[in-house]
Amino acid sequence: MIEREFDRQARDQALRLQRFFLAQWVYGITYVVIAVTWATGAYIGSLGMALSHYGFGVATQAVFFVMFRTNFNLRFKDPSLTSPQIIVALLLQTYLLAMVGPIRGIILAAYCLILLFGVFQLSRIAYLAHAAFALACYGGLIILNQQLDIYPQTLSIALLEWFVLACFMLWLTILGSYIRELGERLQRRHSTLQQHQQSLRSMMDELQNLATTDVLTGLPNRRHFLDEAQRRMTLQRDGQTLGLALIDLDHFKRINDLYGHSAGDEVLQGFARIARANLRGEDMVARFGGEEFVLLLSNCDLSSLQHCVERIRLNLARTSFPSLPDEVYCTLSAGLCLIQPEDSLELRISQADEALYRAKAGGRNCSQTHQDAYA
Ligand SMILES: Nc1nc2c(ncn2[C@@H]2O[C@H](COP(=O)(O)OP(=O)(O)OP(=O)(O)O)[C@@H](O)[C@H]2O)c(=O)[nH]1
Repeated sequence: MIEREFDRQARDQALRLQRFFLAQWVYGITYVVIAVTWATGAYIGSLGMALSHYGFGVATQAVFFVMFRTNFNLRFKDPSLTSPQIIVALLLQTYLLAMVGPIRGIILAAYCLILLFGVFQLSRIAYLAHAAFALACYGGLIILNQQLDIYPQTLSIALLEWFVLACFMLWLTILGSYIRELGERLQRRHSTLQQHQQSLRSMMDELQNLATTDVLTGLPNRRHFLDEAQRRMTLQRDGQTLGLALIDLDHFKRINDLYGHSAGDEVLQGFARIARANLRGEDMVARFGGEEFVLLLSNCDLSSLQHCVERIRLNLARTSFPSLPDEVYCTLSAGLCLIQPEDSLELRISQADEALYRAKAGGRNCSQTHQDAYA
């Protein structure tokens, strides 16, 4: 669990770094633009100012890089540091705009490019706040330019540029909302699909359970027993034997007739409980049908099989059931035999059945072993 969480965190960090490197491409292109504007004389500042763009750019990005590499970013509410990265980029962009007088209009579009990075990460309100911040930056620059006369500008043109920028931002906001809604819809669909998958899986489990379990006693049913016995026989090694016991509750019809069907049910459940309590984890008890049960003991010789069945017989004979009068006890009869690897399961079951018949005929409340089991 912790490992999975660790993997997820590493994956998220890798994704954040990837996004960071993508942003570095924008910085790289900006550096080229600065060099070209300087070389062509469009840059109105000094060489030192031109170089300061590179200085600020590299320094701020180095800080972000170190934060991502040292996992320092994980201490923040938004570990992607989307907002600080966008704000730094907007400020650097405004500084650049202040210095590229004649081509300011073209470079203005970079505000939108920067804000694109927040489309998926920021909430609608936060996104609008960042767009407003960008407009405020450029508005501030217009006012500053007007006051200090850094570069000759026609106020009406500057305001028109600001207005066009605001329109682009609005368009970007609408696009951002649309993309975000698409993402959310996709996410919702994905989680609905996951829920469907989960309920389908649990329905399949339930179906599997229903198909293999007897509802009344919670024991495996006849079909499951036969499959499981067959499977265990294929795993049997030479010389190993499985113990098979067919068990039938004595005069069970009388219990039903005298004390009611629910009393009979209680006895069946009681037998299941006793049998389970007297078996090892690797042994199996199943309801074979009606008041008939079957035991399959792993790696077991005749004497262990007889002892085990005897233990269960005595336990049942001593158990009093709330639905039955105090002096009424239930007994069982059993037919036993051993299964060897090459045996036919069907034949062994019929031999156990034949031994069970003898136990019933011999007075009940006892077990008989098929003579082949002694061979
Ligand atoms: N309460 C209850 N009775 C069941 C259930 N399944 C089968 N029975 C009853 O078990 C009884 C089995 O009766 P019989 O086959 O005549 O056997 P018996 O009365 O145990 O007699 P012997 O086997 O000869 O000792 C029938 O009355 C069935 O109705 C069940 O799930 N619940």
